[in-house]
Amino acid sequence: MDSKAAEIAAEQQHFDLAHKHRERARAELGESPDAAANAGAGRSLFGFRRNRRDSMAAADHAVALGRADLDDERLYIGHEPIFDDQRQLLVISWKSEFAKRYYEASVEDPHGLTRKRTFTTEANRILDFQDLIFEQLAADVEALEGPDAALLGELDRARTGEMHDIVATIQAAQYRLIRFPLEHVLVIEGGPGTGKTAVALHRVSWLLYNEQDRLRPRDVLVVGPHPAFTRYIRRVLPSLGDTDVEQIDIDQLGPPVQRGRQEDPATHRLKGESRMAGFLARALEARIGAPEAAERMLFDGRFLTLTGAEVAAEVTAARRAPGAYAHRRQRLRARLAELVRDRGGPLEAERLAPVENLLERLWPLQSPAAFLRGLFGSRSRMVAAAGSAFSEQEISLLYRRGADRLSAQIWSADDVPLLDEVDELINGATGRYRHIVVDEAQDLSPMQLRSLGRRSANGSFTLVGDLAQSTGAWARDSWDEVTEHLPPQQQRAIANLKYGYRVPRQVYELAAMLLPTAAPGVEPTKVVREGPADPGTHVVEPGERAGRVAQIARDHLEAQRFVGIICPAVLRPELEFALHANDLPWGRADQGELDRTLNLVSPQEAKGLEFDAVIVVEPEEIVAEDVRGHRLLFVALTRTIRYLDIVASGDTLPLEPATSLAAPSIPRQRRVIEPDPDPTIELSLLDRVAEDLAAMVAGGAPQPLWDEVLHRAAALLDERAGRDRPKGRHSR
Ligand SMILES: Nc1ncnc2c1ncn2[C@@H]1O[C@H](COP(=O)(O)OP(=O)(O)OP(=O)(O)O)[C@@H](O)[C@H]1O
Repeated sequence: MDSKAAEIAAEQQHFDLAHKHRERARAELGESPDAAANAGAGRSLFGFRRNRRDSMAAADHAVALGRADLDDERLYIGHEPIFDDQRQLLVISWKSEFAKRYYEASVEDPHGLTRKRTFTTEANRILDFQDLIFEQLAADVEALEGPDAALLGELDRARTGEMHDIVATIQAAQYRLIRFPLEHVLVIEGGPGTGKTAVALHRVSWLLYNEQDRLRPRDVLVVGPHPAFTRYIRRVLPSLGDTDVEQIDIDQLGPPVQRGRQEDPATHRLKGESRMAGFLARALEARIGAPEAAERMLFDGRFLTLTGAEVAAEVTAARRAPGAYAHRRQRLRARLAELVRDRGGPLEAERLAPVENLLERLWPLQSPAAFLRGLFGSRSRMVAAAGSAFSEQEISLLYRRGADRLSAQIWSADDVPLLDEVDELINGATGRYRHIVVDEAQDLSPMQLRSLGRRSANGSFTLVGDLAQSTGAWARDSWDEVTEHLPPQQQRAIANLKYGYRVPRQVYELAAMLLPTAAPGVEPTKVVREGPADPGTHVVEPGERAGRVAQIARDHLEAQRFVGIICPAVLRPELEFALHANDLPWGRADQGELDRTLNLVSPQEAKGLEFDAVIVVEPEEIVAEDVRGHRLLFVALTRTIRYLDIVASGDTLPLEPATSLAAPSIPRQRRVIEPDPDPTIELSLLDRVAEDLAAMVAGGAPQPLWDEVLHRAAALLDERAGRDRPKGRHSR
C-alpha cells in the first residue's frame, strides 16, 4: 500500500466511526417520547426530534468534507456536528465559528492552520483527498483566492436539473459573503456562474445556525424569478439541514388569483412604476363616501336619525386616523354604533343591521381583486385618482373591461404587485420576515420591490444579481435604482464575486464579446475552467433550423447530458413541432417544469439555470426580443457548464447595437396561403398549441374582440410564414 492509500485507509476509519455514531444518534431521535412528563411536553419533544432528524444528512451522505489541522489538533468538518457516546466531538459543523478558519485560510493568512484537507467521497467512502500545506505554499506568490484542485474536480460533475450544495468547496471570497452580518441590504453581484445563488443559499443556512436566537427558518423568505428556478434551487437548503424555509417565485407575492393575461410592453412598464402606489391609494380613499343631510335608520319599528354633520365628522376622523382601510372602517363602525346607542338605539351587535348598511354605503368593504377590477374598468374613477400624475393615454393603457364575474377575471403578472399593494392598503402589511433573499433582483419593477419591502420586518435583505444580465422593462445600470425601493433601515453593501465557476473559457470568451455593447461598465469574469470543446456554430436555412436543433439535442441526450434549448418566443412553436416529430420529450420551463434530460426554455426563463449542454437558437431574434437584447443573448450563452451550440439562419453573434426594439407590424392585407398540412405533426400537439392560444386570447381581450385578435394573429403568422418558412408547408 502506498503512503496515500495508507492515509486514506486511516481517514476511512475515522469516517466509519463518525458514521456509526451519526446513525446511532439518528436511531435515538427516532425513539418514541415516552419519557416526557405530559402530553404537551411529549408533543414538543416529538416535534424537536422530528426536526432534528429531518435536518440530518442522509445515511449515505459522507460524514465530513474536509479536515483542518492546527499545531496540536485535527478537526473534521461536515454538514452537522457528530459526537461519540462519550460526547467527544468527531466532526464539527461547516457553520460553526471554527469552520471560519477552514474556509478563510489562505497562504497570506493561514488562520493558524498547518494543513487544509478536502475529501472526495462517494457516499461515506473516501476516494481521494487534496491537501494544502500552508508552510510549503507560503513560498508560492499566488494567494489562494482563486480555485483549488478540489473545486475544479467538483465543477466537472454532470448536472441533473437540481442545484447542489457547495459546502465542500466554498471559496474564501464566497465564505466572507456567507458570513456577512445580517443587518444589511447586501447585494451579491458578479458575472454568470460566479456562485451568487449558491452563496446566497448557504448564507441563509449559515445565518440560521449562527443567529438562531434571532432568526428561525420561518423568518426567512427566498424569492426567485420564476417557478422553474425555484424548482432548480429547492433542494439546496434542505440538503444543508434547513427544511422549513419558504422558497417562492416573485409572481406568488400577492393574493391568489387566476393568472394568464399578457400585457403589451407599455402597460407592462406602466404597471411596474412606483407612481402606481399613489394612484391606488388615492383611488381607494375615493371609495369612501359622504352621508346624506340626515341619516334615518329603522330599529325594531322605531326611526332614529343621525345628522349628516355628526356622521361626516366621524367619517373625517376615520379618514385621518392611522392604519389600513379595513381597520379604519372598524373604527367608524364602532363610532356609529356608539352614536346610535347614545340616541337610545340597541346595544346588541346583531340588532345593528341598519348601522352596517350605513357603514357599507359610506365605507364599502373591499377585497383587492374586486377593487382593482372595478378601478381598471372605470375611466372616470381612474381619471379622478390619477390627478396630474398620469396622462390620458396612460389611463387608456390601464383601462380594461372587467370580467362579468370576479372569479372569471384573468390577471397578468404585472397585476400581482398591484393587488399586493391594494391588499396592504386595505388590510395592512405584516412584515413578518427577518431576512429576505431575492435572486435575479436586477430585473424587478419598483412595484415588485415594494411587495418585497412590505414583507420585511427590519429591512434585512440579500439581493443577488448581475447588471450585465439585467433585461426587460426594468433593465438596470446601477444597484441604487433597485435598492431605493426597499425599506431604508439598513446599511447597503455591494460585494462582487470575480471567479466564474460555471462557464468554460471557450464559451465565456465568445459571450464576453457582447459585453462592450451589452453592459460597457461591467468587468468580465475570471473564468476558472477549460471546456471540452469550442462552441459549435451551425448556419442553416430557416426551414432546416428546428430539425438541426433536434438532431444536436439528440446527440447530447445520447451522451447522457442534461440539455437546454434556449429559443426566442417566436420560434417556440416551430421547435415544439420538431421535438415532437423527433420523439424527443421536453420539460416546459414556462410551466415551472425542469426535466432531468431535455428542456425548452426562453432566454428569460434561462436566467439562473445551467445545463451540461446548451443550444441557443437564432441569436438575432433573441437580441430583437428585448430592449437590452444583447444582455439577453449574454444570459443565453452563459448557461452551459460544458457544451454550447448556436443554430442560426442569421448572424450567430450579432454585435451591432440594436437601433430599436423590433416590434412586429401588422400587415394590412392578409395574403392567402393554401394549407398543406405536414403529415409528421400529430393533431394532439396542434390541439395543445390551440388550447394555449385560446387561453391567451380569452385572458387578454374581451369576448367581442376575440375574432379580431385571431384575425390579427393569423395576419402575423402569414407574415412570418412568408419570411421564414419554405412555401407550401403551412399547417394552419
Ligand atoms: N465554491 C463552489 N464549489 C463548487 N461549485 C460551485 C462553487 N461556487 C459555484 N459553484 C457552482 O457554479 C455554478 C454556478 O453557480 P450559481 O448558479 O450560484 O452562479 P450565479 O452567479 O448565481 O450564476 P447566474 O448569474 O448565471 O445566475 C453552480 O453549479 C454552482 O454549484
